[in-house]
Amino acid sequence: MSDSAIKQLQKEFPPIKNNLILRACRGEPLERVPIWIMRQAGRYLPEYLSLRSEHSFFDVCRTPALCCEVTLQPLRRFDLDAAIIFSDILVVPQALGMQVDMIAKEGPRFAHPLNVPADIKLRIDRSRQASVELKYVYDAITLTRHALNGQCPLIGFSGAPWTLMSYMIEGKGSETHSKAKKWLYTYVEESHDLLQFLTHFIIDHLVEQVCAGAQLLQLFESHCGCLNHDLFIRFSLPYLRQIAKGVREALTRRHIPYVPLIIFAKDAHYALDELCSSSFDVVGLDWSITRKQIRTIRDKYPTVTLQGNLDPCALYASSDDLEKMIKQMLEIFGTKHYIANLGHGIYPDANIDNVKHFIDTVHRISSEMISSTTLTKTINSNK
Ligand SMILES: Cc1c2[nH]c(c1CCC(=O)O)Cc1[nH]c(c(CCC(=O)O)c1C)Cc1[nH]c(c(CCC(=O)O)c1C)Cc1[nH]c(c(C)c1CCC(=O)O)C2
Repeated sequence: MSDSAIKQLQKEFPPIKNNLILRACRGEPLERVPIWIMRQAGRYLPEYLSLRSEHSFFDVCRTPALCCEVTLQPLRRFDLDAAIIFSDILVVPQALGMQVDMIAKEGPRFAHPLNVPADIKLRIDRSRQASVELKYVYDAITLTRHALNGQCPLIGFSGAPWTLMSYMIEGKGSETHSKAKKWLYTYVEESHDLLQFLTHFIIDHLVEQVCAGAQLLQLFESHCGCLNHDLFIRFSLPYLRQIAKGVREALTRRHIPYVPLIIFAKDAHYALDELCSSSFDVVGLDWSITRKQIRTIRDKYPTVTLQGNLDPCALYASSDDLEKMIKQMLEIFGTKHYIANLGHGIYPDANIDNVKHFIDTVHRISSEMISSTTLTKTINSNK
């Protein structure tokens, strides 16, 4: 598609039919709680596996028509309240010049990870621009926003600086992230320099996604489990805050209406206060966050929308047990300022019937809860 054809398309997005999730971010009264599922497009769907048998993972990411198809697959099966563009957090290191391959049954693998700071010059091309290198992501977003035909909002996303830096050093998934953490203790200045550079690139990547049609953004800081409070405060939080501020300012500069920002900092149970006071509209909670912690932050930060946090493994339970867990979850989070989701990405062997049951049950129970409170309020006001 030519640039002018894409610009034209962006102006003519179909009107939105279901904006529940956008209203939940603003804390507006709703008729039911919105729900989407992290990794909702993925290997638990036979139609995804069938498409993947013909195309490599990053070929799908780089082909807008395939991205669009895969993004829509879960929406054809389930009554979801948001779509998330099919892509990956590792398209950013690729855009900067690093070679990343997706190895079957293993996960992502960097051909030449960063060992020492001198490698940065060799492996990373600082002149690269998101708008050029990741144009395929933005084209996929514009195409998908049209194909959705207003069914629900489309989420764009990026990995956060620390998570990307740790992948670039480890070169693959890691239990301890000790190679990447070694940088934080031995190459402090160079670590900050890399994190700062990634921050600017990520801001551009997120803003471009909004220009292309993304209606919400989620930032994944997936590797907080290997940090402690001190390291998080020094090497993650300042950059998360810069991204929230930077995206907001860039959108204002370009006269583009603001979109809500979600932060999902996995395993950052030690920093919930900092996350809730960092000017993100939504704080995603992983499945390890306790009911007590949820109640505390819900009461302390009433204007922050919370997202989460059913254990992805709960989808292995019987449908009766699943229903009990959903009820409990809704009772703790409440129905306002809340987006239901899993507490991490769905697993490839998830039971599809239970996925449907999860989504439908959140909708049913939450709408019962909302109509019974409305009824009680009406009765009280008529007394
Ligand atoms: C750490 C991370 C990555 N990618 C992502 C994260 C952050 C979330 C998290 O904490 O899990 C984010 C991501 N990855 C993918 C999406 C697509 C959108 C969606 O949520 O549906 C999103 C939002 C597709 C994907 N990304 C990947 C798959 C499966 C790959 C395949 O089809 O073979 C999908 C659907 C591959 C991937 N990509 C990554 C890993 C570690 C893996 C392999 C792990 C695994 O096997 O599940 C990096």
